[in-house]
Amino acid sequence: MVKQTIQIFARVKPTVRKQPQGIYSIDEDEKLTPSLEIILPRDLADGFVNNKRESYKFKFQRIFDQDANQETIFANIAKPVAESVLAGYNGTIFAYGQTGSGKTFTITGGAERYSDRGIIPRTLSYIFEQLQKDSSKIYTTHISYLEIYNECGYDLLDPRHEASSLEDLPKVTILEDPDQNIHLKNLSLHQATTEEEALNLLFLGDTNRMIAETPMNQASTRSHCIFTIHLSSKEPGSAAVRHAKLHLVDLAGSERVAKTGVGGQLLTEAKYINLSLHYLEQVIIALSEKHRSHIPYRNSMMTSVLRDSLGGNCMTTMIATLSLEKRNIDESISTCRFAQRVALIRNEAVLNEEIDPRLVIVRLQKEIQELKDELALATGEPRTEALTEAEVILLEKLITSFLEDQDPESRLEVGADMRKIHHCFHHFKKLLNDKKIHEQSTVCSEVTGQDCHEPLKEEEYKKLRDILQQRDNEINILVNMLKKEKKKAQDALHLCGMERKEFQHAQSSPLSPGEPAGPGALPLSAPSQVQDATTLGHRSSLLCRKTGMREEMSLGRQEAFEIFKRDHADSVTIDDNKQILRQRFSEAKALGENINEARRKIGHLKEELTQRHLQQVALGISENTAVPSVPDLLEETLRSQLEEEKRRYKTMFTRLKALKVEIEHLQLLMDKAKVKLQKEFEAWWAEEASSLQVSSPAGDSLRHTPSLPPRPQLLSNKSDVRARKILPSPGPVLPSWEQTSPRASLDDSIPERPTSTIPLTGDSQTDSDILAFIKARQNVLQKKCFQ
Ligand SMILES: Nc1ncnc2c1ncn2[C@@H]1O[C@H](COP(=O)(O)OP(=O)(O)OP(=O)(O)O)[C@@H](O)[C@H]1O
Repeated sequence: MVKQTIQIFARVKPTVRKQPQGIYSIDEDEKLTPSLEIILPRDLADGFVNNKRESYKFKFQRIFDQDANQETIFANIAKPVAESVLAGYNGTIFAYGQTGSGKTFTITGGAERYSDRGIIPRTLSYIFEQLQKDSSKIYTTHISYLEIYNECGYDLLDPRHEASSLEDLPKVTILEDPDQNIHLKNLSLHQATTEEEALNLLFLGDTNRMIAETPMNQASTRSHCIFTIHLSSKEPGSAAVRHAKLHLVDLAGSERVAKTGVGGQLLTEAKYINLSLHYLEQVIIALSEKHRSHIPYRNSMMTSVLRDSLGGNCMTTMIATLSLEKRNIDESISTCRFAQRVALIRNEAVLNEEIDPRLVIVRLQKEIQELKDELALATGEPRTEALTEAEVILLEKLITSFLEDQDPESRLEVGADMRKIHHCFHHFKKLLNDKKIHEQSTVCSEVTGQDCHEPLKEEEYKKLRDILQQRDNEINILVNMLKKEKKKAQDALHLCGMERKEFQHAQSSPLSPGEPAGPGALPLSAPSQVQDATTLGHRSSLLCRKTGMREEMSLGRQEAFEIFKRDHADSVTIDDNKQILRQRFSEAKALGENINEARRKIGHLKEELTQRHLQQVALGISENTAVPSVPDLLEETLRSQLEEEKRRYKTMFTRLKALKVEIEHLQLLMDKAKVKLQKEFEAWWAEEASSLQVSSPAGDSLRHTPSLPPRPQLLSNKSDVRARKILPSPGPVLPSWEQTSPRASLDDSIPERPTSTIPLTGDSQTDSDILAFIKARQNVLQKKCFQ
């Protein structure tokens, strides 16, 4: 607890005109408590003030003369209060003085200069700065802004302020709880997480105050305003929360009605203002008098709201604002007298710490439940609904810790809930049974030999062993299958992809390698190459599947296929397409390069333009001229070049896209043609093979020595497997089918050759292929000869 009297400070407002010398003096050194002496001019001493004293001396904690700036006021008055608020104590700063003496200027600040910011914005800034620095606590800040006008409270942060007149707004009313704590109904609390948010609220409140202001109702003069910062702090993990409030109060003008000489509405207001200030004075007098048991807080709204600040749990500071001009002397003396009484009030500030209400609620809920359970048990009406999952988990945890507790005196407290008691018994039973089974099995495993036969377990082991064996077999089968499939796929890809090799090569990159891909979805950029390659592999295997071609083609059959393909009518189309495809690929490649070049140029031009622009701006700044009115020719040239380059880029890009579509289409056509070709070949091959078998009985094929075409000549060296391929004839060369006129070459093309020239491999499948091919070729040539 901090016991402290209300701190009083005086601030003298600067005067416009040069003040006549000697109207007041400040003595800073008077035994460390400065005093303000107001010297009454002779004419005034005879008139208003009846005791005819010539000077009045008032003591203050500190007196700020006319030259004191806002920062000095904040640092000396508000900062210490803000610090105690951060520590968890309530604080109040209120400005008291006659109209125009500088209350609003001191509390809120002047509107003209940033340096004129008053206590509220500076305190907000300070508090939020401190909150940011302190990471040991979790802070929450709320703001409220109350206006008391004609004894009625209004919420200055009520959004309806803009649309409604003051009278139509809901009034803030005072509620008092049994502990005599004051609660304000209809006063909104707004959370502010940053200084900016809090300042916005201050601005909103001040604007609302101004909106309500009319020439007849100069709000700042005739109303009291209380800006409150509510600060809560909590250490992480702790249930204790500290609450502190800082009231920053701008009171209405304190001048007397008699002097103001007002009537009508203004008189009513003045009465109210005076009345509330009068009650404030009464409270202060009561508080300053010893042995006064009743303090009349309830007489006015303002004293009710500021109850804690005056003689309660708060560190309070008053600023007496003085306008020490000749005509204001009596009001200034009155303000100072008020301050002297205030200085006698002793406050007792305590840390406002409480347990988080949410935790209190949880505790109370638990207590209620326990009482309900007890009641149900006592009245014989136990609860029947099933325990929740969370309850069961909690209960089992309790049981575990109870069982693990070595203390024989320990108790298992589950409350008066029969459901929980039953659950405990079930759980114990289960644990006991589990233990028995475990002990049995341990004994069995310890006893060796045949004493303990468990047929069920033996069976289970056997079953498991079988399953294991089965799984092993399955794995082996699958591995073998995988190996086979892999080999097949590789071979198929190799064979079927042979034809594509050149396309793949051409397709590899229309953009030169290492070049960055074009912007957007460049049709032939790197990712699409990868995709194309995958598509190609997929297509190849598809091709093989569609033709039904044996994926493992013997060399002889390959040779036959090559010749068949060359002679096929569609080969021209395929060749043509191949040609076109090659052209398109090279066109795409060139386009890709050009696109990249255009991109580089665009980037370059943009750079140049920025540079040029910066140069121009720098030139403008150095010559202190606005942006030059004459257009910059170089900049314009660069701009038109950039536009041109962009157009070119776009055209090329569109063409590249179209090319991709065309290429894909051509590839599809070729695939189709190939499927057809291979199918026809397969049919022809099968036909030839069957006719061969008709002429040479089965099983005799290897010994069969048909008259065979001499060309192409085949190597007979069986030992050299790699040499087992068709080579051009070293002797008199047989022209290819298309080069040779059938008739002219008839004799040459089907000469009788000894069988020894046929290279047989020993593999029945391959050899039958070779023989079938030779026979087929012979037939074809013979047919051609007779045409
Ligand atoms: N210390 C100061 N330095 C400069 N200007 C000041 C100072 N104090 C007050 N003023 C100026 O004097 C004028 C009146 O001040 P202010 O409105 O703060 O008085 P007030 O006591 O709040 O009056 P009211 O009771 O009508 O609200 C304002 O224009 C304000 O800018």
